[in-house]
Amino acid sequence: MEERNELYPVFLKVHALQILIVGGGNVALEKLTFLLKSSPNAKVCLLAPFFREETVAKAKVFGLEIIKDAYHKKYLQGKDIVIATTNDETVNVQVYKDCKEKNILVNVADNPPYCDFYMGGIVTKGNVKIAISTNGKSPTTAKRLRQFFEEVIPENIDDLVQNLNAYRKTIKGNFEEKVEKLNEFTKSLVSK
Ligand SMILES: C[C@@]1(CC(=O)O)C2=NC(=C\c3[nH]c(c(CCC(=O)O)c3CC(=O)O)Cc3[nH]c(c(CC(=O)O)c3CCC(=O)O)/C=C3\N/C(=C\2)[C@@H](CCC(=O)O)[C@]3(C)CC(=O)O)/[C@H]1CCC(=O)O
Ligand SMILES: NC(=O)c1ccc[n+]([C@@H]2O[C@H](COP(=O)([O-])OP(=O)(O)OC[C@H]3O[C@@H](n4cnc5c(N)ncnc54)[C@H](O)[C@@H]3O)[C@@H](O)[C@H]2O)c1
Repeated sequence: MEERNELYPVFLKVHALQILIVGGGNVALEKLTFLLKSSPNAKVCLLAPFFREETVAKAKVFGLEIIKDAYHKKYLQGKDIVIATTNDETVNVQVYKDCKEKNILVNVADNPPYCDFYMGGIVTKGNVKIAISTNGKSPTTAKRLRQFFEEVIPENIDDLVQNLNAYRKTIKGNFEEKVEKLNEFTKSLVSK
């Protein structure tokens, strides 16, 4: 049978969730950079004995908490989501196990068997957001698709959203009538 992506995408309100990134090297910076690009108000805490200067600078700009210490499970207290990126495999696996015990969603970066969820390629245009997953099979494809959609989706796609949002408020009638009008109004967007 042909393989099929069975992951379920959700759009998290990360400004209202507590995220912990364990590790402060290249991988931590990459994950943090894409997280903040999509969600500049994400609440992120960074934990590692050593950080790259670039990471510390970014944390300052975004007002993030930095803890200079080795991982200990006490740091999971109050966290909703954890991303482990250290260069010590046993530490990453320990983070994974501790999170599972506490029902915290965990991602060991670049290590699919130790991920409850994958980070995706993300395109944001105003209120519109597209998240891309290759089922963990090819991050490079996710990146190229992200670049492709960033290019081809017009910046003013948000006008459509805004206009329809305004139109929606002017439509009288019950739910079914509203849905029908909105569908009628936008039909030409998908008809060939
Ligand atoms: C999308 C993106 C989001 C982000 O990072 O936020 C992301 N990886 C990105 C880039 C990227 N990462 C790597 C390369 C080098 C090429 C390569 O090695 O393949 C490139 C490309 C590049 O840098 O050009 C290395 C790598 N990554 C993973 C493995 C392990 C493996 O595949 O088994 C290895 C090998 C490590 C090793 O060699 O040991 C695994 C994962 N990376 C994922 C996400 C998840 C699956 C997403 C999906 O379903 O497609 C998953 C499963 C878990 C996770 O980390 O969440 C971001 C692009 C952002 C953008 O540009 O928009
Ligand atoms: N750099 C890449 O693009 C890349 C690609 C594929 C795989 N990897 C692998 O991913 C891992 C991380 O790579 P990197 O380039 O970010 O490494 P790095 O050396 O730049 O950073 C490692 C970070 O982990 C921290 N750390 C170590 N022990 C810790 C502990 N006990 N608690 C908390 N933090 C701890 C260090 O302080 C440092 O901040 C490595 O195993 C590497 O082989 C890296």
